[in-house]
Amino acid sequence: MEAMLSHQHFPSSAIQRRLCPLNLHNRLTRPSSCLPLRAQKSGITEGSDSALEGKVSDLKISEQEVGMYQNEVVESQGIRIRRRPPTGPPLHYVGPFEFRLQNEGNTPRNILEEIVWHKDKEVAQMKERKPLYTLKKALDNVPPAKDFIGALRSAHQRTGLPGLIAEVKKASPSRGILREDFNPVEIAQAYEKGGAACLSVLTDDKYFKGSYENLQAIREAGVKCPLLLKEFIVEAWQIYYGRSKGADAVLLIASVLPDLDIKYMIKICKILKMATLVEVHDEREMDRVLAIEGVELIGINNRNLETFEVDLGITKKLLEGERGELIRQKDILVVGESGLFTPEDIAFVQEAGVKAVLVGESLIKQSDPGKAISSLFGRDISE
Ligand SMILES: O=C(O)c1ccccc1NCC(=O)[C@H](O)[C@H](O)COP(=O)(O)O
Repeated sequence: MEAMLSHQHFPSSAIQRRLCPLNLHNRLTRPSSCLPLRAQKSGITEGSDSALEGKVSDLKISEQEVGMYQNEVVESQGIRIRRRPPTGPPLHYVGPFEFRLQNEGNTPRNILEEIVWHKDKEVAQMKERKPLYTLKKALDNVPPAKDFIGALRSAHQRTGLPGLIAEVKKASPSRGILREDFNPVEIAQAYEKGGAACLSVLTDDKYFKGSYENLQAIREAGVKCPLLLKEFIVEAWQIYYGRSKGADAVLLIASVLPDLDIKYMIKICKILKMATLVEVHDEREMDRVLAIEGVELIGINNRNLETFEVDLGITKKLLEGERGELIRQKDILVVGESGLFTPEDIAFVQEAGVKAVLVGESLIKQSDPGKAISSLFGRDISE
């Protein structure tokens, strides 16, 4: 069934809260109202690229998603993270009285939800300052994206060990400040010298003390490794912004983004020649992501981002049996993420089937993060 909703069908306040699964409206100069879903499906939007129109035209809004509120779609896909706070605490009725319980329903349930809600507001402000059309112009002057997946594959072939994505991160919600004397460019150069195939650069300021300036500075310092934009992506605008600062790849978190957003963002990245690292943490997320066309790189995060619990067994569990088989058939490259501290840890996730690893804490905390790579892998992987 074709989605045939239009503004006339809903009062405008309802439309604003109705699902905009693709966040396509974010590509418009028009403020936050949703487009009719028919327009979203056909990709016919003001000011959109013709290339992008062609690519998004085959995105399908499932019948059951039409007319759902954003948090409802998220829930229907088993996603626990709500993208926005529900509008106001629920109303309670007692006899003739009506009252609202403060802090019920509209406080984040965990750190990831808190980050996502904050991101939503932050991006809205950033977009005001730099609308999409100015970003697109800026992209004309940015060198082409480097081959992130190619770099991981060739490092794996060269060393016989998982290709390393070394993370430039000053702090995290679970570990606090990881490194006081934090010079992102020096750290990036040390990682490159130590044999990292790619780098992951945290750009979130509030929770990770990172920045887009760090990303840009690393790129402009002549570091050759491809760079991952390590952000909490909630809107396509962030992908364009990251590209304008020199990112070659972007992280998409399956516990935050519904399938349609992931599909749409992958297509945008393909147009921008960027790679997407789609991150999962459980079987349900893995199955959702394996069903999405165009996924080439999957990250298995051993850290539960809601509870911070780390378990390397997650990587093993998600690569066993039919899932592992499908991943091999599709030639998807898998990255083992978080909690890797020793050569035994690297061997464990490699044995499980990963061909790349993403490592932050165990490298960044060492006085020489480049040399720390040899200790982590049990040998020098720089040549
Ligand atoms: O690490 C956190 O505290 C965290 C909290 C909320 C969302 C994301 C978070 N971390 C992102 C990551 O998973 C890691 O930065 C990355 O995988 C590297 O992990 P590690 O080697 O354990 O530093």
